[in-house]
Amino acid sequence: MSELRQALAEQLAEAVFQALTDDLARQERVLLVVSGGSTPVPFFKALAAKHLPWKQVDITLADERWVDEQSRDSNAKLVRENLLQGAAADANFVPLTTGDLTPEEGVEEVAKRAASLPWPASVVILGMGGDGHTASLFPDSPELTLALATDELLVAVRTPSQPQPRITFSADRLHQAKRHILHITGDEKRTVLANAMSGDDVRQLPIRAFLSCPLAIYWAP
Ligand SMILES: O=C1O[C@H](COP(=O)(O)O)[C@@H](O)[C@H](O)[C@H]1O
Repeated sequence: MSELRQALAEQLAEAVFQALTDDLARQERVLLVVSGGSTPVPFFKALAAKHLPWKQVDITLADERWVDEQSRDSNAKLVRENLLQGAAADANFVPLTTGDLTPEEGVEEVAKRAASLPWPASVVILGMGGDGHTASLFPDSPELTLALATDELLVAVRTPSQPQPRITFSADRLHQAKRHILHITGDEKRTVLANAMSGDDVRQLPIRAFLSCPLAIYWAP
């Protein structure tokens, strides 16, 4: 882990800590939506070390692969092992999978679970892939149009470029958050983001759906 990426993770953790603390001064519970993938691990560790009233914090994911929670591809496993540690284990984590075989079968149950969270989210932290996807809004997904347009909470997606089916919060639900942050690292993602900023076809680079939220960008080389 480079020093710059570590510093970025710590600055992001401080910003999220401040946002949750500010909201907790006005409301009983707060919701934090995080992303999976490899980028957020140092951020999760830095946030877990913050002195928050964790019992008042709900945490869920922007998206999830439809895999067993023990799978190394599970975003829930990543959150449990890196964020829900120490005092932060008192947070209420709401995962996005069920025991159903497919996300199409499980999406309704997950939506019921997610509906009980204290929306709007205080903060949504998005990641981004090299193809411009964010959450599980992929350029090559047949369900992209639905996920960008629906006012349902969640959408089951099957994407040719991805090995597993997935479930994702809809763009509408993510848009409703009070604050939006994009956490990315590396020159390749900086170039993808620059391309996204110089055009407007959301289907080509789905991160474009969040550029005017407004979106705070946390980037390090
Ligand atoms: O598939 C996913 O990838 C993106 C980015 O992941 P990274 O490994 O490049 O950091 C992530 O935002 C998303 O939640 C995850 O499901």
